[in-house]
Amino acid sequence: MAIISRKGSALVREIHKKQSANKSRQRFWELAGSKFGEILGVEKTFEQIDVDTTVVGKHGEVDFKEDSKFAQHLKKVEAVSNFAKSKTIDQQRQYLPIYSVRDELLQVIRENQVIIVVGETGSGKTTQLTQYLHEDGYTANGIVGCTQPRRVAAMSVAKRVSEEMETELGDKVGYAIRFEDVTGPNTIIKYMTDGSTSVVIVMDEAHERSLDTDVLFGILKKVVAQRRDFKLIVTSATLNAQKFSNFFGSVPIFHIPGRTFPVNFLYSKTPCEDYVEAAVKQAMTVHITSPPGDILIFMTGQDEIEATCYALAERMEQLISSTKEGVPKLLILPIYSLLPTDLQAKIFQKAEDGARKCIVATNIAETSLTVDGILYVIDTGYCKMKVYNPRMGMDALQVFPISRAAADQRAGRAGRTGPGTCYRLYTESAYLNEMLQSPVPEIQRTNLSNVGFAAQISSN
Ligand SMILES: Nc1ncnc2c1ncn2[C@@H]1O[C@H](COP(=O)(O)OP(=O)(O)OP(=O)(O)O)[C@@H](O)[C@H]1O
Repeated sequence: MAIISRKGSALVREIHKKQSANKSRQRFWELAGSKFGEILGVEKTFEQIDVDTTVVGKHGEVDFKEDSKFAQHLKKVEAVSNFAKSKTIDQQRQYLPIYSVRDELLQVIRENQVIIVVGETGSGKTTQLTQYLHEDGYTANGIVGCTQPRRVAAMSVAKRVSEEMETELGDKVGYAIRFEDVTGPNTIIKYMTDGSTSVVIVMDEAHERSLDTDVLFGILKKVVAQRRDFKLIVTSATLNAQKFSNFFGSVPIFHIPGRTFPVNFLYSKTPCEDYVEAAVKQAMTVHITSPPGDILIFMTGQDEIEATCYALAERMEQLISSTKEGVPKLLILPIYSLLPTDLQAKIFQKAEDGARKCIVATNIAETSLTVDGILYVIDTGYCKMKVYNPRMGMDALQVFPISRAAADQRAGRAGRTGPGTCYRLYTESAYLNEMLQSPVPEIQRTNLSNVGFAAQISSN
């Protein structure tokens, strides 16, 4: 995979210069911030319009390898998303791949104390498993807990499940994250980023192998040995499930067949020089030329996200002033872990009719999240990872190519509520030959003194 130059993105540098010219980052946000979270553009349908190509490029900047089935696929997009929209919540639940194996899965869980569940992204592991366990009677004896690697995932999944169970969030279904506990005396299903006392724990997204997940693996192995009444279900989107199974003593692996909606892949023919610039151009191209559907762009961190949002807003303004016919409306929304929770939650709000949302995210949006309406994912192929630097004696964040599993997760965000398209700003050969199937787990590359998981789980 292309190594990014030490200088990084020219676009990010250009935006930084503008920030310095505005004296401070705060001033920059006062100026730029008003453009985010507001609809840019004027009344205009999503028909192709005559656009100044110096602003968006003809097909973005990237020369994509076209999928021959693309036109056919786009027809399907429309047909199936309308189909999905017309379904009730119960019908949507029954449409998920996990539903077809519900009884079989519950049977295996009844017969085993620990099982590994493997299924494609979007198959229903996070939202359905906990409800099936409740329906099978486990909540009569205590809480069904589901661990999540990220706060935003715990919150949004709990919200979705509370809607599916027709209960207020915080009543039967709740979540607990650091400094915030939205549960009550009636809570029977709890999504959380910390451990707690439960009768069943679903360890979700185990393939991420975060430091906390790996430590929790060790703790739960002891709990399993001590408490016969306790059940552990480990879910993973990838096939490295055998490792997890071996760790717990060759426990069964249950496969959920199929995926919800197809995703169409478009790969760059050559590696991108500046993926930030390429992503901005691609997002503008999708906005101007593609049928309705929201866009999700993956960047490595806050700096790149700010630059991307700023550049998108600037290009929208240029377009608006240079195009007489009007420009379709765009709502630009950043999301990264340091963004306050109320601003993070904005990505889930529906944009007004006729407006397209463009979410610019770190890998915070890579797993568990379903943002209804995302049909286009733009994957830059990079992420920031924490690595221990022995010379400095501390952890540092560095930019690395993502793993193949992460690329699949990113693409999966486009096929959740209808068939989608994933623009990969890297080559197909990089995906097949250079991206690692499973990257080095965090436990092997960071300082272990930072483990923050609540250990109370081990004492019960
Ligand atoms: N907030 C939501 N709005 C609309 N549909 C949703 C929402 N949350 C979940 N869904 C539907 O439920 C499906 C299953 O989501 P779920 O999170 O359970 O899948 P998963 O197998 O855990 O995937 P992943 O491993 O990617 O988290 C989604 O693909 C989507 O169709």
